[in-house]
Amino acid sequence: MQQSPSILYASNLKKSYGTVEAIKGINLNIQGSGVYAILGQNGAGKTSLIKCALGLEKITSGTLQVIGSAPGTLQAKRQIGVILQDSDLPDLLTVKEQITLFASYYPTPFSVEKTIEMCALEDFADKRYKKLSGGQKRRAQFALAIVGNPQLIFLDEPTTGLDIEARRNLWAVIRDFAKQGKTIVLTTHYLEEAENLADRIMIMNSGIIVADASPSEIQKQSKGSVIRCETSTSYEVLQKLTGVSSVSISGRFSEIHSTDVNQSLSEMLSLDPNLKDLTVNQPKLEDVFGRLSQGVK
Ligand SMILES: Nc1ncnc2c1ncn2[C@@H]1O[C@H](COP(=O)(O)OP(=O)(O)OP(=O)(O)O)[C@@H](O)[C@H]1O
Repeated sequence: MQQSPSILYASNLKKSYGTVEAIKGINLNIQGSGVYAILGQNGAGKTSLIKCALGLEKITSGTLQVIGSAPGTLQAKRQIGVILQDSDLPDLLTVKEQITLFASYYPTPFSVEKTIEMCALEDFADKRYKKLSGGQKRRAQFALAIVGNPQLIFLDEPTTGLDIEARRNLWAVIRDFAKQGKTIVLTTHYLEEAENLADRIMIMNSGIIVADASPSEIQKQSKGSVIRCETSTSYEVLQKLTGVSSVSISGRFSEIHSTDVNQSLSEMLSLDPNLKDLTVNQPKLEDVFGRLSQGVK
């Protein structure tokens, strides 16, 4: 069977700024349409990856290709739309004027009217950019990212600072665009965003991809259970029990991740027969993210 061509391909990709190693050798192959989320905490290397893919930063070593072309070439640029975190747009132009201007950069753009309709901008298309709310600005930026009818869109933290309604509105527009056969690569700090939007989630930590799977696979990867209770047994002792892979203390509760819940619990009960408020649950994706981004696999 013929494989679909790579939209974003990286092999042993490294990027350093002086002595700071932002990306420490990642391998990545994004093929076909859909929404791909790169999830990670501050400084994980997400923006560096996007800037390298756009040709705004030079890679230090390894290979990086965007739709089969080197980053930053005209061929690549024509097939890419982008929202960066620090998008600086002319304040005095209206939304419609900005869309018209951006459309002129691309060989086969959507019409301005279609773009306004796809992004539901009708109510403020004739307003100057500086008069828009934060949520409206993000939607206008998204319109600028898609007006060129690109195959690939990079969205760097597209919903940071938006309230939940504005965030959900933008998610709906992003989903619709992916359904048209486009590829969207977005970075986010929000697990909920990745869970709601993405077909595939890549978790980045300290310049490395520590997990790469569908939201449900990431959940499956987290074997075992989370035991939560109030106990007098110390953190140090809990850590050493059979099956325990991590322990955290939250207020009066200890949270113990165990891959052998029966054995861990039996040891906990013999150490502290009075432990109370016990619950045992499957780990949430959030727990998995926390553990993986601390390097615990
Ligand atoms: N222009 C630069 N010069 C020097 N160091 C940089 C530069 N850009 C990023 N870094 C460093 O590279 C590392 C990765 O930063 P990057 O912005 O890629 O992370 P991020 O995952 O996007 O973080 P955030 O979620 O905060 O945006 C950090 O240690 C950061 O300080």
